[in-house]
Amino acid sequence: MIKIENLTKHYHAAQGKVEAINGLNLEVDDGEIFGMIGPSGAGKSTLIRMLNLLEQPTSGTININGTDLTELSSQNLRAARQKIGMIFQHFNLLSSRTVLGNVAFPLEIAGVAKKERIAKAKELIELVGLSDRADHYPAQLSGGQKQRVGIARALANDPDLLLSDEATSSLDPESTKSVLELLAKIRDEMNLTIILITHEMGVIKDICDRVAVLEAGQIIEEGSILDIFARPKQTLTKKFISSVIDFDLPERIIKYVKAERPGELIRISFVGEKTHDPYISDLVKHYSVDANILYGNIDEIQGVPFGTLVLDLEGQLTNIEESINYLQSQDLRVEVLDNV
Ligand SMILES: Nc1ncnc2c1ncn2[C@@H]1O[C@H](COP(=O)(O)OP(=O)(O)OP(=O)(O)O)[C@@H](O)[C@H]1O
Repeated sequence: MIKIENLTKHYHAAQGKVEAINGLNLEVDDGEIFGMIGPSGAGKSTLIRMLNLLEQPTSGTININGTDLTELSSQNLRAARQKIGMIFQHFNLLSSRTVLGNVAFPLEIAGVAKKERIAKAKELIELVGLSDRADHYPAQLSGGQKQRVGIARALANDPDLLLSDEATSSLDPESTKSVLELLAKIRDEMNLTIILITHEMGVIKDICDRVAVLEAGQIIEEGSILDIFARPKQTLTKKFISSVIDFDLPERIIKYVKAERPGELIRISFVGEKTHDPYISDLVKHYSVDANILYGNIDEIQGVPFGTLVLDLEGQLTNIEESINYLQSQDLRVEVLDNV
């Protein structure tokens, strides 16, 4: 388990003090894929670089499997770092070495004998699907293939933790998808923990179990993917979500919300099995209201259906209120749309 407590990082730049990370607390479970998302300057790179002490914290602790990295001697820190792999946006491969040479490099540093390190590197190259490219140089590879080499290299010392610093940000959508699938496969097969930072909510939606939203060096919201997508609280979180799921109401609905009308307009958000529940017919049957569906969409998050529905409820005011209470009691997120 990874436990970060009261972590801060302040830089002293020419323009004055920069508070990049401000008293951040976080726990990540073993085997989790944990995403951190935030706008530019939120502190994502600073945070991930502190997780293997590439960047020294100003204060706070970083505890990995019971060891506080900030307390380690430089020799012990070197050993601890071998158990933390890292992949980068621009791959950071050695251009003068082949794929095999790049993947074997960390083993060479760790003092592993040549025969052994070649065998291990070949095994990893096969795992990332590049066996036919082992003798190629980075310049002969596509971006997606380079990142696969980066992943194989990061796994060379059998890490417990893999840090991903915007690893798919310079890849096209197809390569992004296949790299994310590879990361998910590695997590499943090797049971390692992955912490990734990104500014793309699509990445979070596709592979993360949990996510933290970072703003101005602090976590402003955190939770499981489904929870965050179904019940985002912060404006910034909603903004990120709307980049992958279209929550915007069509113009005709907005006009209708603003118009004089007899009933109440509500938007329901639902997740998972709730998509199958007959709650609309329940409304009509038990609360004597008419429910007209004006708009709806259903998406899927990691195989779980997720959607919203805009209903126009008409009937007596008390019946409408009771029906809204009923929907809320069904664990659905219900918003009354009197202002959009
Ligand atoms: N070496 C440094 N010296 C001074 N200030 C720094 C340094 N590195 C980062 N910062 C500042 O710390 C803050 C957080 O930067 P950081 O790069 O961690 O953000 P980020 O969320 O990764 O942004 P981006 O998505 O643009 O990479 C920013 O205000 C940045 O200017």
